[in-house]
Amino acid sequence: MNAALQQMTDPATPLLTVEHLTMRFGGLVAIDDVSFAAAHRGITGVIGPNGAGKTTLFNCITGFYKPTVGRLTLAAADRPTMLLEQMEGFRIGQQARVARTFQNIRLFTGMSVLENLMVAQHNKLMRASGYTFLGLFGLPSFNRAEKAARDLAVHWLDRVGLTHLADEPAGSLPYGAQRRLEIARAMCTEPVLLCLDEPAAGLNPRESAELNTLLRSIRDEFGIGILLIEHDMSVVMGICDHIVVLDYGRKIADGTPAEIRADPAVIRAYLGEEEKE
Ligand SMILES: Nc1ncnc2c1ncn2[C@@H]1O[C@H](COP(=O)(O)OP(=O)(O)OP(=O)(O)O)[C@@H](O)[C@H]1O
Repeated sequence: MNAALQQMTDPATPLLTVEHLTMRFGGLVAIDDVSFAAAHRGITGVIGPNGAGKTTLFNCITGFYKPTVGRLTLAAADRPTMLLEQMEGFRIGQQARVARTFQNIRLFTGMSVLENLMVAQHNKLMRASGYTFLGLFGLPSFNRAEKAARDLAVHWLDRVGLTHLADEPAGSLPYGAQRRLEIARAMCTEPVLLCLDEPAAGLNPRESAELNTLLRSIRDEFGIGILLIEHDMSVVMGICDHIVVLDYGRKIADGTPAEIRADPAVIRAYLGEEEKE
């Protein structure tokens, strides 16, 4: 991690603080007064049975939904604290630098693997062009930015083991490779918070183990926070530093993997309660 950034990161201040978050759809309360914190340089897992509200939580954090109630504070090291619930969705990506992947992979399937990583850096390149047509061709700042963007894309292709497929259409990649490409694309936006919605879905055990290694290395090298929705418990228990459990929109537990494993409310939510005679 960049030394200046490391110095500015106060581990005592959470990267993301969720306070009293509530999201209603008409009469349905999908998220009900949920509060928790996600650390800098930490992997926070969000788990819970189907329909518990995990994706809705992500949609609130990443600006797809405006929360009905609640505060979402992002305290990244190198910028003023931001209140995500007050920001427009596209600014949460651009300014707050919160990146996400989706439960259903959303790549540009007709573009090459490398192009997917270049497109992710479009905003940075447009800034360097001065938002002018001529700037795209003439400005030295644009040429430098374009080279940096390509270098970053090449770096991430290598990190996720896709260099040999750089020119292939993204849609032709095997499923596990598409999942890795999505993570690489999110990392090309240089996020401070990376939100991953079921990154291990559809992966075989070997690919899941590789995913664990990749995510740990991202946390350790870049010092960013990772928020992870996942049903695969080998991934959740294997890499999360901290786990938040939702059930019917409410937080029922919050702790280390060992604490969560032993929590009676979590066991009840997953296994159900025995019928009383
Ligand atoms: N846009 C919406 N309009 C109405 N109801 C919604 C909307 N989005 C989600 N819901 C409802 O909110 C509840 C929580 O859904 P959500 O998708 O967040 O759960 P989840 O924990 O991510 O589930 P899964 O593990 O199955 O993906 C569900 O009852 C769902 O039907």
